[in-house]
Amino acid sequence: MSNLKITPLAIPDVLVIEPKKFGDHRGFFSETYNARAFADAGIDLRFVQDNHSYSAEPGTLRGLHYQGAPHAQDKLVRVLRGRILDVAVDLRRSSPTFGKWVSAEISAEAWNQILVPAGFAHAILTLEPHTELLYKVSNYYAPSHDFGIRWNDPELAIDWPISEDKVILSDKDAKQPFLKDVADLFD
Ligand SMILES: Cc1cn([C@H]2C[C@H](O)[C@@H](COP(=O)(O)OP(=O)(O)O[C@H]3O[C@@H](C)C(=O)[C@@H](O)[C@H]3O)O2)c(=O)[nH]c1=O
Repeated sequence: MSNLKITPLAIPDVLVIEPKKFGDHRGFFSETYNARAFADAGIDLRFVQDNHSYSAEPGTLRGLHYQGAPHAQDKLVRVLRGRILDVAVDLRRSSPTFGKWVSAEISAEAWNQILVPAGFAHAILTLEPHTELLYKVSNYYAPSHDFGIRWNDPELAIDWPISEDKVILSDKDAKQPFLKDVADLFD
């Protein structure tokens, strides 16, 4: 029996993945990533970099981010501490869901992960203080191809559970362009 429970979201390329967690009197054990189990489940990716980020305050929003081709990244995101709303936006022009978004709550407590494939922009909003993410990516960081879209682009109309005056952003993310002005999308 597989140790992975996989649930596609409304855009079915975006997956929520729950690895099995074995609890005992000491604590727990979990295989949070197993290349063979993922491949058996149809997720045949090669991850090359692990990223760890910490956000002190709830309401911290990182995104929307993506790396352009040929450096596009699949991202397998999990939460070590705290809770996030994770959002993925389809940037594949030929996709029937181009410009549409999906979201899922990912948390240390739920022990779930989200797979955001290449071709999507990605953002996270922290819902608790001291939230830490660990995520695997399938391509190396390429600053020359590190692109973004404004988190509150009205064309995307993402239903963020936070008001604009409360959100905590990087200087870069506060000034990201709108989707209509972005040239480097995907086919
Ligand atoms: C993403 C990245 C950043 N950095 C550096 C650049 C910068 O000085 C510092 C912080 O970078 P950022 O402000 O871009 O970090 P952050 O806003 O956390 O960016 C991340 O957001 C989430 C939503 C994603 O999906 C990730 O792919 C990534 O884009 O870290 C690396 O050295 N390697 C990397 O892979």
